[in-house]
Amino acid sequence: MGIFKIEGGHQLKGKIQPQGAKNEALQILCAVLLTPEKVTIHNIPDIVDVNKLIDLLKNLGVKIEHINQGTYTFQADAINLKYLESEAFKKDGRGLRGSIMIVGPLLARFGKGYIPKPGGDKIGRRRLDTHFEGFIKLGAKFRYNREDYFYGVEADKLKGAYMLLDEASVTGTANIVMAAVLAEGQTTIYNAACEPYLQQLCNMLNRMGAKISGIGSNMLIIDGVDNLGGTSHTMLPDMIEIGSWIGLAAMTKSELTITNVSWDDLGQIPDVFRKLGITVEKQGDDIHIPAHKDGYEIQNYIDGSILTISDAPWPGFTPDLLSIILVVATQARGSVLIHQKMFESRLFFVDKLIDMGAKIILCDPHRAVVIGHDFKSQLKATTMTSPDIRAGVSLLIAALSAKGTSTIHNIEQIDRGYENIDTRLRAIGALINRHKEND
Ligand SMILES: CC(=O)N[C@H]1[C@@H](OP(=O)(O)OP(=O)(O)OC[C@H]2O[C@@H](n3ccc(=O)[nH]c3=O)[C@H](O)[C@@H]2O)O[C@H](CO)[C@@H](O)[C@@H]1O
Ligand SMILES: C=C(OP(=O)(O)O)C(=O)O
Repeated sequence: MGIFKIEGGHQLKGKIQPQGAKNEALQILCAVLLTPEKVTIHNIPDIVDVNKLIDLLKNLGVKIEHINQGTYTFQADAINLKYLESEAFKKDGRGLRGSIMIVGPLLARFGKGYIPKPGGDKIGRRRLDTHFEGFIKLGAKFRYNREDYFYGVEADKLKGAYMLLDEASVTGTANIVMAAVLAEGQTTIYNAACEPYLQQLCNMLNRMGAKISGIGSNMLIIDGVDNLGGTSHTMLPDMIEIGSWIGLAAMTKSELTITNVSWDDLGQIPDVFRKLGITVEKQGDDIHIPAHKDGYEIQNYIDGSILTISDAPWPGFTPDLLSIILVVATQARGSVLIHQKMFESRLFFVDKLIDMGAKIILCDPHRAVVIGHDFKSQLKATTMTSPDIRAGVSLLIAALSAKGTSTIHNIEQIDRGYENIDTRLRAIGALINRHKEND
């Protein structure tokens, strides 16, 4: 277990390049199971969750070559299905959320897909019904072992079908798409999630020979094909990291340039930060955040009512940035209601921010009102534990803006999703150091 020690209250300056997108990487890596041919993937982030999935693929028999930083080749031409029944798989599969997406490709190509209840952030109920209802619609037989939380689907040959998903689940849509591309006939997925992660996945599958239309919308139409071939793919920059760095710049009054952000794939993200009064400048494909010397002022609605920032499936605002928005609002001029609609345990970290001096009223598990300090009162350093990836980074941003030296425990949570975060932050002037728990 590791900790970060952070001396806050210093301005940062410089350029920061976002890593490849974590949630896209988890989908794309699972898709290599759909073909016996070689797939080359670039811009893979070097983060704990992705490395766990790469190890799991290796244990499944995928041949993996590390070409250079961020680039790997994968070849799934000799899959070891026995591994799926081993104790080792039960442990590896539980290690992250993204592992759930091996089920669709395995079911489509080998007629069976198994998974223990996957891990990931403990941020509320994270059910898997959408995934398995989709597979059942495609003709799979489903079984669930309640004793050890083990899911399984089997089918001789999947058959295309019409389905209306009960919710626009991100990993659920990816999983069903990866099953449907090799099913017989046509599949229609209505109420599909359409995050850039999914658009990237569908475009990659089409390059492999799949026939998917409606990409980017909530209705995907998939004409099944007999087999898929190799391809190469480059991950988009991580939009959640980009949002994190926008928040970091504003909260520490720093001038930062976030490079090569792929503006066209950021959806509402820049505008939501602008609603907090933050200047987000487009410079080519970079984002420039000037130093907010005079702070930033939250906008009201046209009728004068208080701003609400809430999450929604894409093209709505991603739930993964609400914790960052919340922490940045603690130093804004004005008030905002943060409404986390999707997850019921993602706002509890505000207790720590309140300890640090932030003015926040947690109304219920889903809603918090933040009354900004307008930098008239600095947050105070403290000792805290990172409960999940995004709350962890939000606490880290709070610590970088706070007076004094803070300690963050359980930084493995942050390492799940952010590549070499301490080294990269030091390069723009942050005073942050990694230690072992008992140092
Ligand atoms: C590995 C990965 O890609 N993880 C992301 C993925 O998780 P994941 O795919 O697990 O999340 P889902 O999209 O399935 O659902 C997330 C939560 O939102 C709820 N829900 C979902 C859709 C909906 O229309 N209404 C609704 O209330 C679900 O009940 C669930 O509690 O998507 C989440 C939602 O963007 C992100 O927070 C996670 O970072
Ligand atoms: C919730 C997240 O991740 P996971 O789904 O992997 O737990 C996240 O990336 O914010």
